[in-house]
Amino acid sequence: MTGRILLTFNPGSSTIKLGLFALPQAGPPRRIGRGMIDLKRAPLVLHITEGPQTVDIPLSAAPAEDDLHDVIRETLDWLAHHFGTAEIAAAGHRVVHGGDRFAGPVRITPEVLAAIAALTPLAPLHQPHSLRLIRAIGRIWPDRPQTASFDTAFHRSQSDLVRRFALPRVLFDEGIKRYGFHGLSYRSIAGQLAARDPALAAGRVVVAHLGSGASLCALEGGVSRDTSMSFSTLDGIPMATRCGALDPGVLLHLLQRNDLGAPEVEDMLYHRSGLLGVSGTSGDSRDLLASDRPEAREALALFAFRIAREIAAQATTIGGLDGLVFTAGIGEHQPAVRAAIGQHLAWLGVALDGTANGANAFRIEAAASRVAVRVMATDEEQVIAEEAAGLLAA
Ligand SMILES: Nc1ncnc2c1ncn2[C@@H]1O[C@H](COP(=O)(O)OP(=O)(O)O)[C@@H](O)[C@H]1O
Ligand SMILES: CC(=O)OP(=O)(O)O
Ligand SMILES: [Mg+2]
Repeated sequence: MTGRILLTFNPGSSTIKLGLFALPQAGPPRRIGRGMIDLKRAPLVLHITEGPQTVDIPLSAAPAEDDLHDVIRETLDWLAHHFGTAEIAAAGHRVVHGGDRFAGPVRITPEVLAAIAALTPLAPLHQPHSLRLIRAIGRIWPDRPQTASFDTAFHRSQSDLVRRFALPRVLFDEGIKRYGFHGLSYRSIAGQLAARDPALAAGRVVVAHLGSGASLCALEGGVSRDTSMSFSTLDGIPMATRCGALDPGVLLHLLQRNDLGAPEVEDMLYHRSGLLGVSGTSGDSRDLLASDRPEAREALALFAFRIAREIAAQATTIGGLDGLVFTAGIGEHQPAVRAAIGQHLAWLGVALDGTANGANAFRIEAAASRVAVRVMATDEEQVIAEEAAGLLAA
């Protein structure tokens, strides 16, 4: 490897988050900057943050329906010009679904790319973005290595008992089972917790990743034993626009109605449900917390209740609860949501310190709490960078 900089790509449903990492001769990759492109806003802007400085670079390209080539070409051109072309060594990608095939990160080859593409029906919101990015970069920089880090890989430690649906056995063998997502985030939290609080990290911990997508994970000694998302990114707790767990009878009913086809039902469950669906106004927790409309309050109350109920379920898998960690946009920045969840879990011995919670402090449990409660910043890009650096060094 000749260059010094690694780019990471974390494609969300409407944004591309970029990470810029220096690759030192020894030791882990070190973040030197971050970037973000909001694909829903026109005209496109590449926001780059380096230390205290943020620059906005207007992009002239527009994202075509299924081709990000021009947007990525302009972005890479700017980065190469800014950092020096030879310095950018490789690209590491978050890929949401690795199915049964990928138990850890891999270098991308044509064969790996085909295997990732074959999993698209299982993650229709996320997988296509990764494929578009990988293909665009491959065309622009055919000689630079690219790697893939999978959300599902972290959950491969779960038992078949946890992964099985109560469906005919043949479906499990065909791959209809619980996979789980947000694995890079949970790996990031497990690693950080082991460094900051090793005694707690060795115990039974439920992590609440509450972003636009949201899920919970039960960790035992930092190893994933259960998680609330399962076969698809719809399962588990309600999210910004996704419904969370739903009686499959509702789905059958909707599909059998004459006015809705499968694409309309899919759009409803992924894009028009969750906080947005219940509030009728917004899927963004900031908007709902600022609103005094009863529907906004109801949406937030349902969100907190369903999370608390699922935390208790996750604790059952690991036989108790020593710690609860909140992370991602809402988990890191919304004290009111954490307080509401904590209240539902008082029977389990969860008690928050109002001042610490209000300050988004690391340690937010009250002195009398039987459960440690922590707020931690997840860093999926750091995990991508470390996994990529490991593959490049091999
Ligand atoms: N600084 C912040 N203060 C308050 N809420 C925030 C903040 N950042 C993000 N959020 C909330 O987090 C949610 C988005 O989470 P985030 O992790 O940024 O999403 P994504 O899954 O797109 O990465 C939104 O509901 C938003 O209101
Ligand atoms: C898996 C998933 O839902 O990811 P995100 O939260 O980034 O949408
Ligand atoms: Mg996210």
